[in-house]
This record gives sequence, C-alpha cells and structure tokens, in this order.
Amino acid sequence: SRPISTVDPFSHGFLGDPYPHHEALREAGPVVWLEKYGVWAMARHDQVREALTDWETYCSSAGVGLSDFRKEPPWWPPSIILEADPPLHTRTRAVLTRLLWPNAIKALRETFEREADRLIEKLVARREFDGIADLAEAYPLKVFPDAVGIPEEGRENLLRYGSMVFNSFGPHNDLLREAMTHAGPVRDWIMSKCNRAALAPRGLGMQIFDAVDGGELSEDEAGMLVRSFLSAGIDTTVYGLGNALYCLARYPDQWQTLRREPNLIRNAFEEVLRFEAPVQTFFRTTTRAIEVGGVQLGEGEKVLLFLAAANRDPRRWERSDVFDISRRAAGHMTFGTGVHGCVGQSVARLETEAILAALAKRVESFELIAEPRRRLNNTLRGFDTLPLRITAL
Ligand code: HEM
Ligand SMILES: O=C(O)c1ccc(C2CC2)cc1
Repeated sequence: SRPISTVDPFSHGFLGDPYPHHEALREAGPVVWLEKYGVWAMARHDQVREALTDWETYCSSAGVGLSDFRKEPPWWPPSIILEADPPLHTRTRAVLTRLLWPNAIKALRETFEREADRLIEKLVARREFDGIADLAEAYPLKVFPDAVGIPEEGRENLLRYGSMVFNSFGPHNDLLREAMTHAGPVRDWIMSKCNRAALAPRGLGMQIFDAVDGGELSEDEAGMLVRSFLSAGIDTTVYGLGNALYCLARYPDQWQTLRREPNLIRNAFEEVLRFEAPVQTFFRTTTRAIEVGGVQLGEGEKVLLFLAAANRDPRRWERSDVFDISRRAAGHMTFGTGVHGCVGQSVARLETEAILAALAKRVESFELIAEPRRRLNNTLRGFDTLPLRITAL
C-alpha cells in the first residue's frame, strides 16, 4: 500500500500558503502518491537529498518539470545542462563551473558592490519605495546582464522569459497560460542574444564562446548555455532578494542583529534561502524500479521534490519554522545538491550580500507599510510588490 494525497501543489491555495501542505506531505510518508497528477512527491529532507544525489536513478534528461520529454514534445529545446544527464552534462557543466569559479566572482565583486551602493543611496533618499520593482528586480536586471554582456534595451524580456521558464516546470494551468501569452516575441528576443554578435567582448556570455574556440563546445551548444544564463540567472535572484527583504522586514529583531553584525550577512542569506526558498520544487524521473520507505516506485515515473519542505523538516532542523540568521543554515536544498547543484550560487550570493551590506551601512530599520502582494508561479515563491519605508542611520 502507498500513502496517497489528493492535494494540488500547483493550485493558488497551495502556492499561496504551502507550509501546512508541506507538513501534511512529510507526515504522510517518505514518498507519497499525488493522485491529481499521477506523480510521486518527496517532502522530507533525507529523501529529497537522496534523490538529488542519485542522478542515475532519478534523472534530469526527461525534463525537470511535470512533462516527460520522452512522452510529449518539450516546449523548448531542452537545456544541455539542467535537462541533461552525464556524460553530456559533465562536459557542459565543466565550462560553466570554470566561468563562475571564485576567481571570476572576484572580478565581478567591485562592480556589483558599487552598483549596490549607488542603488541603496538612491532608495534611502526616497525613504519609501517598492522592494520588488525598485530593488529586487532593478538590481539583478542591471548587474547580471551587464556581466553576461547583453545590451540594456529590452531587458524586461528577461523577467517575462523567467516567468515562462519557471511556470513551464508545472502543469498547463492558468499561471502557465498567462506566462505564455507573448511567448513568441519574448523567445525571439532571448535567442537574439545567444550569439557572438550580440555579446560584449569579455563578458560571461562571450567567455562561453571562447570554449568553442578551445574545442569544448559546439557553436550551437555555446548559444544554448548563454540561454541557460538568461533563463536561470535573473528571476531566481529577483525572488531571492525579494524574499530576503521580506524576511528582514517581517522579523525586525533579525535585521537589528544583522545590522550590528555584518559578518552574519552570508549566513543570513542562507537562512532566507532555507526559510523562504525562492525555488520551491523540481522534478526527476525514475530510470528503474526502486523501493523507498517500503513503497515500490516504477520505472519512468515523475517524482516531485519539495525543496522548500525539506528545508523545514523537523527531522533535520531544530525550530524549523523559525527565521534565525544565527543558525547554521548550510544543508538547505534551495540550491539543489549533487551534480546539478546550482552552478550560479556564487553569483546569487554576491548579488544578495552586496545589497545587504549596502543596506546595513545606511539603514537603521525598514518596515512594511502595506500588505505585500504575492507573485504566484508554478516553481518560484516570492512577491509582486513589497511596500517598504526605511529609516536612515
Ligand atoms: C537565489 C538564486 C538561485 C537559486 C535559488 C537557484 C536554484 C537552483 C537550483 C535548485 C538548481 C538545481 C536544479 C536541479 O537540480 O534540477 C539550480 C541549477 C542551476 N542554476 Fe541556479 N539558482 C539561483 C541562481 C542562479 C544564477 C544567478 C545562475 C546563473 C549565473 C544560475 C544558474 C544555474 C544553472 C545553469 C543551473 C543548472 C546546473 C546543472 O544542472 O548542473 N542559478 N539553481
Ligand atoms: O539551463 C537552463 O536553462 C536552466 C533554467 C532554469 C534553471 C533554474 C534552476 C535555476 C537552471 C538552468
């Protein structure tokens, strides 16, 4: 017998307030059958970590969304890194790992910190602003596309494309349909940036094409990896930064601790990622029959991994529902883990830490002056608006 749940994890109700549903899924068993979609769910830390680590049993090449690429045509040409298994994945991942290595991040640090200081000085002068439009979107849309080497005009397409990408990992619901309304022009804009002619000479994008000249990639593969940067590198950090601002405004005592101890900034972002994961879920597909917690999974079955539920599993975390920037937050699943663990996490950390450091130098306190509105998405969790007022130091 297998534990069964009738919950719809892509409904507005679930996406709006997932935590009670996560708790129910964790308590139902190590693996639970989701009747609504005919897929398995794993919500406990141990099972999520195990599935992400065992890429041979739980593969990515059938897609990391609900759709099984072997049974229905993918909506986009599959990513040659996210939606690939070794050996293809090993070669493409090696290129991006080298480009985003700590040395590369050091080269970006000065620029990212200068841009953060400039933006925060402007916002402190304004006193009231929207934490999403004026900060969480504005900053990543400036610094990362600059680093990749694409021009300024048309960058709002990056947000539209992110919404298409992250909603496409879910079912054909209203959120996906809404995201796809202008899919054609948005996709054309994105693909127009994924070639040598569109990229600045020494940016991260052109560095991918340098790997072609070194014989590691084909010209087409290089274009696909630039698409990966433009797909993964913006919306994730926008939602992550927005969630950081929300947590620190919602728990002012944590902000006061952080402001007084800026060396906690790195750990504070890790706790934000654990407590309010911007990326909530990903799928895998079984490559063989396997028994989990006494339950038999068949070959070719989709498994929905609830990263955000694993992050609050009381089997792994003390006071798992408490936002505490002093706890050891390492071990959260929000960057994934194993061979597909986020290759851009150093960029994400650099962006968020630069903003938090710029705020800690100038802001005594900040508060929500109205109820924030959520931006629902099949994969991402975060806000559409975050009305903030700050008090300068
Ligand atoms: C807070 C920000 C971010 C979060 C929460 C995040 C989360 C994730 C997660 C969960 C995965 C694993 C997906 C899986 O296992 O199927 C992943 C992979 C990936 N991320 Fe990130 N990411 C973030 C920022 C970034 C940035 C800034 C970049 C680009 C520089 C990036 C590029 C990638 C790529 C290319 C992969 C695929 C890696 C692979 O499959 O080997 N991400 N990310
Ligand atoms: O390679 C890609 O296109 C890609 C798209 C989205 C992500 C999400 C996990 C951050 C990662 C990679």
